[in-house]
Amino acid sequence: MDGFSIQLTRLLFRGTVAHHTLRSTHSPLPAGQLHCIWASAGRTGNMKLQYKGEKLFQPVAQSRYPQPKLLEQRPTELLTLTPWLAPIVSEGTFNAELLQHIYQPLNLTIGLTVFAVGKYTHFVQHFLESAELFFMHGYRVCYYVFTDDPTAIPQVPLGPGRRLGIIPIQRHSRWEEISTRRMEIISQHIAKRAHREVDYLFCVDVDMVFRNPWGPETLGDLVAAIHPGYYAVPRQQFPYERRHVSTAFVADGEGDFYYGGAVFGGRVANVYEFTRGCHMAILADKANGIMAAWQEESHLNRRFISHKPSKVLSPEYLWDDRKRQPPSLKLIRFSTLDKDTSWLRS
Ligand SMILES: CC(=O)N[C@H]1[C@@H](OP(=O)(O)OP(=O)(O)OC[C@H]2O[C@@H](n3ccc(=O)[nH]c3=O)[C@H](O)[C@@H]2O)O[C@H](CO)[C@H](O)[C@@H]1O
Ligand SMILES: [Mn+2]
Repeated sequence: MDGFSIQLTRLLFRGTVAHHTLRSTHSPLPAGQLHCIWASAGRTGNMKLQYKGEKLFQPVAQSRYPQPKLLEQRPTELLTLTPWLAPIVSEGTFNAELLQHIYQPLNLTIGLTVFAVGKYTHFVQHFLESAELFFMHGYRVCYYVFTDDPTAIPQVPLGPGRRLGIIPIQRHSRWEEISTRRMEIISQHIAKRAHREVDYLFCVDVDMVFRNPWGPETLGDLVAAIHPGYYAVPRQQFPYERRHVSTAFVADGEGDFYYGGAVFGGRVANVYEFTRGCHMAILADKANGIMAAWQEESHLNRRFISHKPSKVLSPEYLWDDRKRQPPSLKLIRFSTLDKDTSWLRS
């Protein structure tokens, strides 16, 4: 957590603080401890969940360096490593069979959060059916569906070791608010429940389908996905929040890749820190009457500049059906459906 968030947290959650130590029951969280701190003051009861020994921030936010270019090498070959040495995952960079041998014995549980509020409940069936076919096949999976209308969530038959939790949430009238509130809701859900149930957690949009296998090659401490609309453009053209008054502000010479808000994940403790940090920044903007250019996606992008992802997924993992598949992307695994946005958000 950065100094700013700490200050903000102190401001927001002054009051009685109880300390609890939880032991992770899941093997891959390294043999350490998760520390939970509940602060009960304020409107929103809040909980701090932190892996002891983690580095809280990377002091690179203000540095200047050349933009990494995904298509830097040859037009049909993607970059495979970021300048901070995080792998960029795409077809051909890994051996699926080998990874299966490595990860299967770990007996991992992977969580997947998805929001279906208002008309977006229409997407759930197709989403879950495709996830059953392709998402972490052969692993234990917990789906968490957040919705304002639990009765609208269809019963989709699930494979062995796969469970579905439906979590009722409030409906907000503006779609921007629904999308943005995900950071807060996910962080609270991790603190309350998911940190006990899963080892890794991915958070994705619901207006999408899985089309090809999404496996353990995607697992990492903190995982981001490159947005399908901006993988081949100079960073100056990334649609970052450019107003200084916003906590999501990004200067012209800053930024690595433009990441999509529709896919992020990692170890559950890291996703907690990440979503909570974004939520704090969103709250600060709200206090100043600001909604960032691309809502929580702007905050996600701001945070990934100072808290670099340890693994980057190529646009194979966040594609868009409205685009033609370029020769550089060999296998589309997860893609946005062509949807009637004005009807959905009305
Ligand atoms: C590909 C990609 O990176 N997409 C991002 C993009 O637009 P999108 O156009 O993909 O946003 P969207 O309409 O899919 O909304 C994001 C998600 O919020 C949920 N939802 C939204 C509205 C609603 O009424 N009910 C509901 O359930 C639902 O899970 C949906 O998938 O920008 C959004 C922020 O503005 C998010 O960052 C999306 O992740
Ligand atoms: Mn979407």
